[in-house]
Amino acid sequence: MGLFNFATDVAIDLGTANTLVYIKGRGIVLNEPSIVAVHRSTRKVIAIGREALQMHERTHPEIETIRPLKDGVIADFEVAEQMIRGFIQKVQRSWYTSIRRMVVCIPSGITEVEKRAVRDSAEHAGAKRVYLISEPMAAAIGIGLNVEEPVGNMVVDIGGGTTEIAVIALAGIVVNESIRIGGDELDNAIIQYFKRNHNLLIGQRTAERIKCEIGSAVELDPELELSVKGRDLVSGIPKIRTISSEDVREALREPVSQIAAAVLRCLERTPPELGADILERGIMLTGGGALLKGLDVLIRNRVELPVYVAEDPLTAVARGTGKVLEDLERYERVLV
Ligand SMILES: Nc1ncnc2c1ncn2[C@@H]1O[C@H](COP(=O)(O)OP(=O)(O)OP(=O)(O)O)[C@@H](O)[C@H]1O
Repeated sequence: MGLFNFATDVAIDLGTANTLVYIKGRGIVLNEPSIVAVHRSTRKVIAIGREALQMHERTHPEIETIRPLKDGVIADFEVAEQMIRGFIQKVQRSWYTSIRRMVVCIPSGITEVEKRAVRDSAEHAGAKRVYLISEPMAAAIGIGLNVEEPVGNMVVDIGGGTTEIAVIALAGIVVNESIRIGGDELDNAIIQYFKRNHNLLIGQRTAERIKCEIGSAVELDPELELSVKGRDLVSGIPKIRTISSEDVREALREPVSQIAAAVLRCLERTPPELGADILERGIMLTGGGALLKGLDVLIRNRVELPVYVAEDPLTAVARGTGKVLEDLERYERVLV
């Protein structure tokens, strides 16, 4: 950056769970939860990202925490804009830097109205030009697939709000499936299961921790245990309970099976030549959900094709969006 050039180019992976910011020439400079804490009566922003997450669920009468994205799309425009602006301010080297170009990724299944909302939010947050790229395309580029080849690649991106499945060839998405089931849904399934079967009420963050630490899609050897704090629904008081990975797997069975079914549906709609490529190359899993233990094994058993978990699945989309930002001319064809 020259001394008199204060314009930067930015790429954003605006996710339901996490937002990552990439700055041209610097790489990923921010990775924080997509959450904002506001003052209940004045609506003034008190904290964003990690700091706001600390306040989440620790109910305070004057503070409200908001996750502005739901199911991969913007649910609260005003808060989403403030979050984008706040994150960018955090990583800018000086307050007078302006944003020239911004690449933002979006779920492949979103409507025109939802696309418009992302564009508007990015513009209001200060971007002069906004480019959109679909998440599975960004993920594919991020994990190093050559998306321009005349060869089929299948990417399954399991995020917080959505699972996006796409077959990519010749810089385009040939077939895609997008379901509004992702990590959040798995957390909810855990909460419901323990409420129904064990009279135990657990919070959202505890459910997520259970999923990440002992959650699985297939049998584990050895099976795991975790002690968690929750409220006993019979006595009404807080309790510490030890829960098993078998129970958690049972809780996750339904949503996990829906993810596998969506992969199968996408394969069924894939043209035969591209299907043959996928048979050879396998299916790549990315997004935080790809880290669920044994999910690759479960999908492999269901579809009878090789399935791999991408390296560093939580940053794949941001890395891909960043690569596109670094070379917008080359990647023009992959933009929405
Ligand atoms: N080890 C793990 N096991 C299972 N799930 C995990 C693990 N680590 C992270 N996750 C889940 O991954 C999800 C976040 O993934 P990611 O950051 O890719 O989503 P996102 O991009 O914010 O969401 P979306 O793409 O839907 O907008 C969360 O639901 C989180 O709980």
